[in-house]
Amino acid sequence: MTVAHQPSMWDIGTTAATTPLAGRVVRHRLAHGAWVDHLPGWVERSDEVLEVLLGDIGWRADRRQMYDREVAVPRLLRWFGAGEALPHPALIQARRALDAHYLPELGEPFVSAGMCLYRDGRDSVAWHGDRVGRGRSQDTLVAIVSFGSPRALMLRPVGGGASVRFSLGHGDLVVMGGSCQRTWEHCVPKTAKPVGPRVSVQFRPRGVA
Ligand SMILES: O=C(O)CCC(=O)C(=O)O
Ligand SMILES: [Fe+2]
Repeated sequence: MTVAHQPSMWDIGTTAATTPLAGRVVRHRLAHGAWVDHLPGWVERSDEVLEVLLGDIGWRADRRQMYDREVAVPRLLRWFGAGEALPHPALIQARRALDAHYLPELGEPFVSAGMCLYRDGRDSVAWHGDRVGRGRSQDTLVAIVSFGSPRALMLRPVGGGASVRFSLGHGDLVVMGGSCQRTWEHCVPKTAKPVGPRVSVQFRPRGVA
């Protein structure tokens, strides 16, 4: 006789899942109409998500022109366009939860998931705003879910001023909103600390990159 596996109470809470946003996510208002929402530990039991993301999901090394040389971009990239299946169900759940929470403000769904893999402390992203497309001229939202080793996300006003720092750890959520992509810049600086890999998943609406 074979005994079918019955779901038991021990199965509950064993897979990665987002936790509620409303009443928990904290909004930090920055100057010039920008804001950042922050919720540490938004995705629980994220280890399995990280494991999938660190696998063979089509990471590629990009190169870019720097003065007269072509150099490797210091991180690996994977872009999931609208309609492309995301590699872990928790990411689908995350996008759905972000849509439900931010729709009144954003007025449209998040459609793309850009991913960056920072292999160690030497990987980074330099100061920039997400200004390809509508982020250049319109307010928008970019939601980032972080997996793996904590790294700093720094923000500074365009044209100078004090910077702000958020620590992005395993399962943490940060949402940049308002005029953030136009009036502020952000970066993930290199660190000399011995850090393991970090994957960031950036959800953006149509036409923002
Ligand atoms: O890794 C992050 O959290 C930020 C990535 C980023 O700013 C970008 O890809 O535009
Ligand atoms: Fe960015």
